Amino acid sequence: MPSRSFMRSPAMWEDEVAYRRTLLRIILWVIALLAFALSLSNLHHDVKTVSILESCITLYCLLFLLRVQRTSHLHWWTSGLMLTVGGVIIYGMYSKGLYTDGFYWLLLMPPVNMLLLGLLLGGVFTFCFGVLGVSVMLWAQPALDGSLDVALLINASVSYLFLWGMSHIFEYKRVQMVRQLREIAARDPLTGLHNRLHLENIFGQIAVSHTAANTPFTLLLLDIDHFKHINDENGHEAGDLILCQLSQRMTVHTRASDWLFRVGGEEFCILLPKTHKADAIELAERLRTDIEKLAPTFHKHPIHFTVSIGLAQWPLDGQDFDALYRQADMRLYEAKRRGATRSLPVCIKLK
Ligand SMILES: Nc1nc2c(ncn2[C@@H]2O[C@H](COP(=O)(O)OP(=O)(O)OP(=O)(O)O)[C@@H](O)[C@H]2O)c(=O)[nH]1
Repeated sequence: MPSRSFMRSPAMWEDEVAYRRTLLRIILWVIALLAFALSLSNLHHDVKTVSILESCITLYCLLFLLRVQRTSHLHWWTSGLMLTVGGVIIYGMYSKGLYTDGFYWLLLMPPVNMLLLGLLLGGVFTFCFGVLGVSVMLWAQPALDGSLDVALLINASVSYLFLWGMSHIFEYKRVQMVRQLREIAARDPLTGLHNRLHLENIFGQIAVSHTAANTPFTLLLLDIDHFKHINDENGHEAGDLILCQLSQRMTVHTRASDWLFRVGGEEFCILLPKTHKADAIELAERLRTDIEKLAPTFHKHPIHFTVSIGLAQWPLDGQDFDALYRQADMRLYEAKRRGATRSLPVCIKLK
């Protein structure tokens, strides 16, 4: 169920995939060029098996590059690539063609896995290749008077663990920072409600889920009446207090699954999932009368304020965001106009 706390929106998920896709393309080009250069070098030095393997990696990367731009299963493709590259490195170490050099290449696993696959899957891959790498290194270790090279084992493990730790922290912090930035970008700092930027995004999600379920939802627009007057009479701070009080009352009167937005100076929007117009009108009326009774005090001086509300039901009043918003906006201004002509500041236009 959607909640008022910031949730991962499709746009955000898209960005994450786009980020990993770009990284993957860069890495693929680097691997392809490196593998090609190494393959030539190994061929020159007559290390034919490794050279053939490296040529295969080059070809694999080039084919992969063709696919990576379009695939919707990036995780699977990336996992396949990491398994292939890691497998080749481990094989190189095992066959002693890349005995110690292989471990240097294996050190690329923690950062690349974290960047491309994230903390969980990247962590699993890093762990598996780390254990495999150290085991193969010990297994394939050249005989040293029959004794184990403990220093080699410690150096390899510590450097691998160190890189893993650093990469983990980097990825963890990156994900946290992206979340925080998106949270800040999606929220109005004064009221804590979502802002206009987030509205269309959420509207898109709700429209998709309601199309699938074939249920309507309703959009409400609220505007504080004569807010400029309130500001002029009582000061900007009093105006801010009114904005916060209204947001708080909106929160009280709505469900956890409803979405609240501050879309402009004194304009607010509520998205009511799975709600018919009749129920939305009841809610609007409850909210309006509650607000009418409010009188927040500023410097011991009570301030009365009222709101006008316009609403529109999806898909009856509009099938896309612009159409529905326009309809609710027209009703809001009709409500304002009627309120003014009846010398009442508030009126909900009911269809
Ligand atoms: N205190 C405060 N005032 C704001 C904020 N954002 C916008 N405003 C003020 O809100 C007022 C909006 O004025 P108008 O657009 O004329 O709206 P109104 O006075 O409510 O008139 P009607 O909507 O026709 O009832 C302006 O004076 C803005 O300065 C804010 O964050 N805090």
